[in-house]
Amino acid sequence: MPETSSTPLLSVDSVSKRFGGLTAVDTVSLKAWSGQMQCIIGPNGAGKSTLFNMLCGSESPTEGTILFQDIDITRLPLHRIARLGISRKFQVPSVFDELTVEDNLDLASKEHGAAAARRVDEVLETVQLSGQRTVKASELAHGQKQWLEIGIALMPVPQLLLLDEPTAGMTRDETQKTADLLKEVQAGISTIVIEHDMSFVRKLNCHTIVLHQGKLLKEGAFSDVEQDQTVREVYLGKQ
Ligand SMILES: Nc1ncnc2c1ncn2[C@@H]1O[C@H](COP(=O)(O)OP(=O)(O)OP(=O)(O)O)[C@@H](O)[C@H]1O
Repeated sequence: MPETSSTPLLSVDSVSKRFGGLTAVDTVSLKAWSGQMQCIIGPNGAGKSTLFNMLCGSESPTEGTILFQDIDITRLPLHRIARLGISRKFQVPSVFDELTVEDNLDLASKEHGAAAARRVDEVLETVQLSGQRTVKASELAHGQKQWLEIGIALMPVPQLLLLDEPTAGMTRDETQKTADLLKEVQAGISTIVIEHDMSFVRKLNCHTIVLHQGKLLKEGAFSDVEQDQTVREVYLGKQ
């Protein structure tokens, strides 16, 4: 696994989540480093969103431990985890349609006054929406709305960015632009992306984790994962 420092930013150790008799996530372990991007893929119901829910604190694991910057966040509430530097973009857009692009970003700021305004400018640049800053979110194209969502997740300057299907519903051009954008964003932070679109995962070409029935089936470089016979049988072969 690519590594930019010896201590992982995130360390997930044998985490499980059970809902009654169903084990949605089954003893999954993974690590994330600053400057690293990784993808989580897997068929519907594989446990991807449940794993994200545990990382951001909207659900607690039944078993296992999650360390973020050496702090045990396993049972911390959502807002405490967010304050520590984990930001998530959900699958369904949750921008305020009636507000402008810049006001949507400003609302997500941790700062006030000039510092907030500076951060809004930086993020507008990153997600390439500077030209749309005074446009109402409702008037954005679908792809631009998704980039605004990414911008909102970036506003608090997270160290770990969790993106749930960032290219859902995008055109091919928008998907390409999202891959370019994420590669730039990745520089200072750690990014984990849940994605169904294999052409997008191929573009990101990063460390990839395959979940299947709650278990970690395979992990490694996307090119290796893609060639793996078991992965092809349970997932890629069906694409
Ligand atoms: N709150 C819940 N209560 C009961 N079962 C749940 C709950 N949340 C998820 N599950 C079940 O856990 C399993 C894993 O679901 P999860 O949404 O994590 O999968 P996923 O890989 O994200 O799927 P998709 O790609 O369709 O989003 C599924 O069988 C799902 O029905």
